Amino acid sequence: MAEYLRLPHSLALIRIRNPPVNAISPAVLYGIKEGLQKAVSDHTVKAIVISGADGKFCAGVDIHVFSTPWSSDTGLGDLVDEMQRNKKPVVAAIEGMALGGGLELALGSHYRIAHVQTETGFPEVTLGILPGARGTQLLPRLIGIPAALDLITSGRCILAGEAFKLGILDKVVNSDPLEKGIKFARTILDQPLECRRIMNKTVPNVPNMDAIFSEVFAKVRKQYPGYIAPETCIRAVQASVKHPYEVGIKEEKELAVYLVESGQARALQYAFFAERNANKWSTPSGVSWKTASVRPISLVGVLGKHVGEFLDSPHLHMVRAAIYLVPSGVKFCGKHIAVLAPLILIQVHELFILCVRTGDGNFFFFFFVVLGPELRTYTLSHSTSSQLIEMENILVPRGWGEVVSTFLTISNNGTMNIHVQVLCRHTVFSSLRDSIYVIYIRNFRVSDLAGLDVGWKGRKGQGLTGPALPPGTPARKRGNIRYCPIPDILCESGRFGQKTGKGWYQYDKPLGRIHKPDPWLSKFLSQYRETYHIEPRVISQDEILERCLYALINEAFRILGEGIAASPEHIDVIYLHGYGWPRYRGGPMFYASTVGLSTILEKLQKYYRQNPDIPQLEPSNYLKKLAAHGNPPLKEWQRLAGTPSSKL
Ligand SMILES: CC/C=C\CC(=O)SCCNC(=O)CCNC(=O)[C@H](O)C(C)(C)COP(=O)(O)OP(=O)(O)OC[C@H]1O[C@@H](n2cnc3c(N)ncnc32)[C@H](O)[C@@H]1OP(=O)(O)O
Repeated sequence: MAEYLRLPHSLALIRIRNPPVNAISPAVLYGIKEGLQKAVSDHTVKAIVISGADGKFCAGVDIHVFSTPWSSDTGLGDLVDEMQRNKKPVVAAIEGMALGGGLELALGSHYRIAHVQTETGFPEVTLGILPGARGTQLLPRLIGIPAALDLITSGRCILAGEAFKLGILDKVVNSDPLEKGIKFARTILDQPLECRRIMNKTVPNVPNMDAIFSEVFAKVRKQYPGYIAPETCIRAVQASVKHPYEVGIKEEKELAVYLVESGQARALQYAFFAERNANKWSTPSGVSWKTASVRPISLVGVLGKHVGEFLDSPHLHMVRAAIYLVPSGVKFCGKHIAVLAPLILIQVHELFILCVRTGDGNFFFFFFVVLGPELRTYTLSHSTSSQLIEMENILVPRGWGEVVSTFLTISNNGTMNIHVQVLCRHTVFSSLRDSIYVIYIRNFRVSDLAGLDVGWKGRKGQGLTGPALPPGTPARKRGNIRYCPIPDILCESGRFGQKTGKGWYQYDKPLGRIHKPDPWLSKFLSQYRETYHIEPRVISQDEILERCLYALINEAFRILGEGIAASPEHIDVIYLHGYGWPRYRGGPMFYASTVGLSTILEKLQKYYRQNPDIPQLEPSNYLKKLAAHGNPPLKEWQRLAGTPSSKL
């Protein structure tokens, strides 16, 4: 809701109140409109101040409403225009944040005064939508095309100082902005408003406008491959240059509706809430992130292939900084490791692990990922104090590998043959319709980086290969289960990955980083097929997608059914942050809900019938139980299939 207060000195105050972040719900919108009408019809009111309760101006439209019919026409844009056209000056007194629709309310005001710590921005693009309540038409008029494009396509939030320099804010204050706003409003009661209405301005002209747009299109295509929102945002901004305001806002609306109704917007908004829910874990005994105790660190060690080189590298001081920052925030509760490593596996140049022992003898592992000149730190635990450490915290059982490594390894084992096929068909990759495949490709790069001999050693230890393998064991069977000996054969040929200069790929030199497909692998595969009388066949894109992904999704259902993961959202957050799963697909569980559980079940049944020696394709009981309900929404899964006894 929004409160209306009559203030002394001919002023009225409209205060948005909708905890926790004063998001714009239908009730809030109605409240602001009503307040505006009251102020307009009260002839004793000469100016209006708009603010937010509890130190927060407004975090934008309530994201929950994008899944309701209200989202296709919130009426916020009309309100923003009504504010601009208002004959009485409107002053936005901004504190905390003015994001998305909140910033649009501020742009609809004639003056904007903000506290120095205020954050402003248009984060809509990160939710798969665009600033559709006039944002794409007003911001370019106010600050020019290059700056508006930057803010709208990146979704980045900026502090008041930067917003002031860009021209978004009129004044930045160190004390209570409401007090200052009220004081200021008293000084502008009779000022003309025409020049304060952004809708009346023309977009500042720059000579190379076309080139600017072409460059930004190229930039976002490269930076956010597969995402539709960034390009659509650019189109909306382009409309502000091409058309007068009244036409531009119509185009903005059409583009906004297209995005709101897209599957990508649903996935990205799901991811927003999934991350927040996943962080609210608690153990069956009632321990949560908030109640877990902080443990002092007694020992720190660094493990990793390139540690020697690394310690000489310029990244060292950053590692030290990270170590220094860790102690105040490490939390460990009972038998649980509280957090999971978000490990992004894209163009990884160096990967090593920092091991920390706390005073009570427990260990935490921190993954450091070096991407070119940049060092990113991902942790298995949580540090509240660190700017350097980015993390999501998710509760997993002590054997956390169950959810992460084993998860992928198991699903890979079942589909290794198909992966190898895919790897050899790079042309197929470029035409594959979904970047989810990329995570499979990354597996090969990561295996090469980690060293193929690591897995080989493990398999030898398990008696799956090497001297412990009983004589006469068929090469492609272990018991009744299909086995893929290709990674073992690669190792037997000395192809240990990056360190030997060849593995799944060939590299410029041993320990080199420049990789390219190796014709050796294709030749080897032909011979392999001949040796084992495997009839070559064309594997369709659908089959590749279904066998790779559905095996993984099946495994996720097994983990859920066994109580190893707390919820489908936890699994999705792990995949989003740990494996570079494209965010616009929400995560494997969300993806499953969009495909339909009965479709996934049917396909798995089909592939399992065709390949009864691949247990990963056998549909899990949990999936079967859920599919019996049709395609229930993800939020209902645990209620419908029953909550298994928790392993957390
Ligand atoms: C016609 C279309 C026009 C406009 C479209 C829009 O305005 S779309 C919305 C644009 N705004 C955003 O994207 C802001 C999203 N929120 C945030 O970035 C952060 O939440 C924020 C506001 C910076 C606060 O961050 P903080 O770390 O302090 O808290 P947290 O993220 O945990 O959020 C606290 C709770 O608030 C809920 N929430 C935040 N923003 C919204 C929102 N816009 N709508 C609904 N709910 C929101 C968030 O889920 C948390 O709730 P909880 O129940 O605790 O999970």
